[in-house]
Amino acid sequence: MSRIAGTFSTLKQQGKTALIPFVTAGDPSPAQTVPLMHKLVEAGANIIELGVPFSDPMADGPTIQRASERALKHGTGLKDVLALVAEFRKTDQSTPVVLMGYANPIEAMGYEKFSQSAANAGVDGVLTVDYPPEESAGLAEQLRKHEIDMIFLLSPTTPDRRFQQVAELASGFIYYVSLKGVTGAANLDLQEVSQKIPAIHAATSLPVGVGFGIRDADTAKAVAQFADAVVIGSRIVQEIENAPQGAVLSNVYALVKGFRTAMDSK
Ligand SMILES: O=P(O)(O)OC[C@@H](O)[C@@H](O)c1c[nH]c2ccccc12
Repeated sequence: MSRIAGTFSTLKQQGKTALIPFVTAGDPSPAQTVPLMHKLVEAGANIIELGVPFSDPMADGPTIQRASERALKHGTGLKDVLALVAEFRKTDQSTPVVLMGYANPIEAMGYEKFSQSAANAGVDGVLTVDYPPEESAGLAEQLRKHEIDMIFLLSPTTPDRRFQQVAELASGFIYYVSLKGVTGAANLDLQEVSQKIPAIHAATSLPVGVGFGIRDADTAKAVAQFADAVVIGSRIVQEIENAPQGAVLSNVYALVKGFRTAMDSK
């Protein structure tokens, strides 16, 4: 069983919903990424979504764009991100890490080399924003060879007939993007989202995570009632950006712990 599947199965037994925080690798600096990842786990994260910094992140709002800029200023490239995952793995062998990135850096490295290096580093899943299922066969094949899960996004504009197509290629979990827009938006319609989830569950036995626009504990708690995972990005990245020097770890810990507590108080 993959580390991601194992995590979901354990949580299911415990009657808990997965908490998946997102941070950009190299933000605020590469040296702080691994300590931050451990802090997220300490605060109750079950899976870490780690962003590969990219200069033209079209799916990202201003907050995560700035995180990418900070990381790129430190020269954090795909190779460095993989090295950070390997570093994290030295002391955490159980928390799955999903890389979130754009196709360009992966193509520059090459599917085979990327998949091999990601597996060596201890990456569990890969989510690429700009690969629709039709264009992902090449990468999917390499990832499968290295037992890395390929995570796909479904969104409010995805027609239901596509659910099946995605379900056939996807593994690990399905990521339902809760709104039309970029990361960090604040107009998530809880009722609309909750009504979409049963159709996805009907198309796949994979767990379904929900992300985009979850910014406070009450919303996280509400989403946890109907989703298998809650993904929180911009709110955490904002905390990293605004924390006074020396307080990044403690502020992020308090924030994530707050989400965890709310989600567990069903
Ligand atoms: O930032 P938000 O609104 O909390 O949404 C999660 C999101 O940040 C994270 O999953 C993510 C960051 N960049 C992405 C690009 C595409 C899909 C998802 C992502």
